[in-house]
Amino acid sequence: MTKVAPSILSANFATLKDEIKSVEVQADYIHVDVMDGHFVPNITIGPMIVEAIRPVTELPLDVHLMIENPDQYIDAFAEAGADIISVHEEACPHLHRVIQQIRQHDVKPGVVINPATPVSAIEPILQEVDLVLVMTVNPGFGGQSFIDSTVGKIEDLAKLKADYGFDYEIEVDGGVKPETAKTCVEAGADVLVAGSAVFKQDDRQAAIEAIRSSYE
Ligand SMILES: O=C(CO)[C@H](O)[C@H](O)COP(=O)(O)O
Ligand SMILES: [Fe+2]
Repeated sequence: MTKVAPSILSANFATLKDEIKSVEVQADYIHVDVMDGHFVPNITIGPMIVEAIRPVTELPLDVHLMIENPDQYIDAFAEAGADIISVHEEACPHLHRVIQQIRQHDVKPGVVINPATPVSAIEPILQEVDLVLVMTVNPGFGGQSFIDSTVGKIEDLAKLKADYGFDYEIEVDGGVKPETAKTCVEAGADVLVAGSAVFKQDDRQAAIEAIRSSYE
């Protein structure tokens, strides 16, 4: 069954615990967007917030690092309680080493590609990762429009997984809402990240239900 990972980027940070609780019953992961103001033009949260929300929920914390030099911060995010840590291919000249560093902490490693990065850039690492995150918007902000040209990469990753028996989940992130979720699922997505489509709605349960019912 396709998983849904609400992104707290669009939540109210003044009441973050309640925000997480409001999606807990229906969500599969809590998606945490970490931005440094360098790799992307926005600044969000660091390991202290991950540590603070760790006791709030038993759901896996799916930490999406949009930062330069992620190797310098992986230990801190792992110790803070991340269950999955994903790094951008574009930020990692030594991607294999960074993936190994994440796994050494018993944390699931993921690799992320921007809309302009081809699947071929990560093919050598596919057998090493537990998650491949396909950005369906340019990273940095919530509430952007889904970029249709990324869908072919979801299909390619699903085919590679089937052909070679790789073990990764395919996650999509950006502009996912009831109108776009079905396309992603049909292309082969296993995990749908949704920020504004969940946290900008008053009824969170209905919002997640609307995403799920668009493809079920
Ligand atoms: O990584 C991200 C942005 O860089 C977010 O996870 C993503 O944008 C979620 O927000 P929305 O669903 O509103 O597009
Ligand atoms: Fe994200």
